Amino acid sequence: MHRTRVKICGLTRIEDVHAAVDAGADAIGLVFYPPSARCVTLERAAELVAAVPPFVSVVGLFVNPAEALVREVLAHVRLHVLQFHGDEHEADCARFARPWLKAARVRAGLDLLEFNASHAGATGILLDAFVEGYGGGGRTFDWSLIPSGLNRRRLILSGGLDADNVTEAVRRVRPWAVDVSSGVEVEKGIKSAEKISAFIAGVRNADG
Ligand SMILES: O=C(O)c1ccccc1N[C@@H]1O[C@H](COP(=O)(O)O)[C@@H](O)[C@H]1O
Repeated sequence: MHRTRVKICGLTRIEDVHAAVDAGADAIGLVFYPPSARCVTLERAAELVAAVPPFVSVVGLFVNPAEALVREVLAHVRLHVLQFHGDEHEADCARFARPWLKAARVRAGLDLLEFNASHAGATGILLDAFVEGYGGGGRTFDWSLIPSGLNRRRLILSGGLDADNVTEAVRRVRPWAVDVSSGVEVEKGIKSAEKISAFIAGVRNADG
């Protein structure tokens, strides 16, 4: 039985870090994209990371960042993995000596096999719905656009997932992991412990 990994993204409060790890999250995500309402300062990020226990990964999310921004964050915040959610090329993502994920903003016409091949150095490809403003919009996409030839061990499904749809999503797509932000929130950047628990229960339901 495959245990689908779970990342809870866009945390801004210590109590939400506790809620995510207590519910069984494998990873938490911190947003370093200033236009996002979920963006955290370096100081807040370091406080949140200090609340993360062993064997839970911390992922830093960036959108078309200047190299200096990523280096500054890495100098202050213990990130295990980088997530690039903009229009970055492989070389932009690969220069920080950290495992990295590349988000594909999925819509009809995007060749996901070609996208995957052009980011071969990524640890994983994260599929999100195409939205204006790059992501975190709580919008699903048509999961039938995911080609069967895409290696499921590299696949992280996101985009509008919540406790109501994640069981069906995992059953249909069989990704390695799922990632959620809006679907476990009461407002942007403010998570709900109940929604996080219900979300992870929904994932486990699909795992069987
Ligand atoms: O969370 C954000 O504010 C954000 C900003 C810019 C790019 C991506 C962002 N979040 C990521 O978007 C996907 C989908 O999120 P949602 O569950 O639909 O809200 C997820 O990977 C977030 O980490």
